[in-house]
Amino acid sequence: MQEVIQTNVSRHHDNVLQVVQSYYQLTKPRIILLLLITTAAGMWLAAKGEVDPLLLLVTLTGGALASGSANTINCLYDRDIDYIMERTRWRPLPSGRVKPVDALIFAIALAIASFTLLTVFANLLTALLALSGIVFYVLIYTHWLKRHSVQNIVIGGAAGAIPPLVGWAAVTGDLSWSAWLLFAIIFLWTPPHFWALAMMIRDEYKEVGVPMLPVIEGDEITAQQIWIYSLILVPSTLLLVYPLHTSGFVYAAIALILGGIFLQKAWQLLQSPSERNTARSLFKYSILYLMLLCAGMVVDSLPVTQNMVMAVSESLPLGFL
Ligand code: HEM
Ligand SMILES: CC(C)=CCC/C(C)=C/CC/C(C)=C/COP(=O)(O)OP(=O)(O)O
Repeated sequence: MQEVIQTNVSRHHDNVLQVVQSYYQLTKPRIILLLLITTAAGMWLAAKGEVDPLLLLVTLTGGALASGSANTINCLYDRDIDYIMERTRWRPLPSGRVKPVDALIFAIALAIASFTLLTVFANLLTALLALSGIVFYVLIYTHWLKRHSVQNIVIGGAAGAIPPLVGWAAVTGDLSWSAWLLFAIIFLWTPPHFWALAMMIRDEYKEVGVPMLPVIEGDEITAQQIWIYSLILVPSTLLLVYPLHTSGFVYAAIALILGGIFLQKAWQLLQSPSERNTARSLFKYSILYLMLLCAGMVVDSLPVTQNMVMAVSESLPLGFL
């Protein structure tokens, strides 16, 4: 008897865990992590290296709730094609672990929680920006463009570029040129990030009729487009140093090195567009690139770094600069 009760309790435990896990997966948590890193970078730049820890916690939580809501609605909308594609078949909705109506309630709850948290503890602009991220991602990208335009992720990518604006607005209550430059950097980063992946899984998108660039135009044109966006992206990251003067030498050095590697990988892909491993390498690197670029912005903005740069520059004969 004792044993039966114990088995039932542990089975119940496993079930609860599985349900929690399924809802967690609906939010696409690994993507949220990078979105939050870009939000944090926006906060550090806006606060010139000294961020209020409580505001950081509130903003990242609000941002995570908003992105989780957007991703859940995307999973709900795309469940038909996700069921067909190998890569996405295991997701909670196509595999039947979560009911569509429950996913919708979950997404609405997340959006309301995000909006309330950000309005009360940050400001209205921050809350509205996060909400606009959800609306743009769901309506413009998922509903309007994803299945109908070959430019889907170029325009739709604007949603993924909103998180640093959220971070900036949380600190200052408004948006500046530097905030919009962060937006532009992620906007330009998205096509190489996504098209490199799309080149690897072109056949799956073709099967479900999603008009991704490699499906419609082929590998060569896609590699060319990736190269063009990369060529604009890397110099753009340096505008933060000049003329905006928001970041300094440390960031400039990091951005140059990271950008050099990005261009090298994009160049390799341009040379051999149908090489899957080259595309995979660029896709993986794109994620590391954005993480480290944001880390570079944060490190550069810290008072300790600024003091060190000042000390070094004073001890060097750099009067001509
Ligand atoms: C329209 C814009 C974008 C599209 C279409 C897109 C698409 C994708 C896809 C299809 C994957 C593979 C995910 C999977 O296997 O389930 C992926 C991975 C990823 N994306 Fe994007 N992405 C976009 C923008 C972004 C943005 C703005 C960020 C963050 C700043 C981001 C961060 C990531 C990360 C971190 C991964 C790896 C996730 C993992 O480890 O599984 N993406 N992206
Ligand atoms: C401020 C705020 C809330 C912003 C939200 C922006 C957001 C959630 C961006 C995510 C971008 C992304 C993961 C696209 C996946 O595309 P997909 O649906 O084509 O990928 P799939 O084929 O894997 O489903």
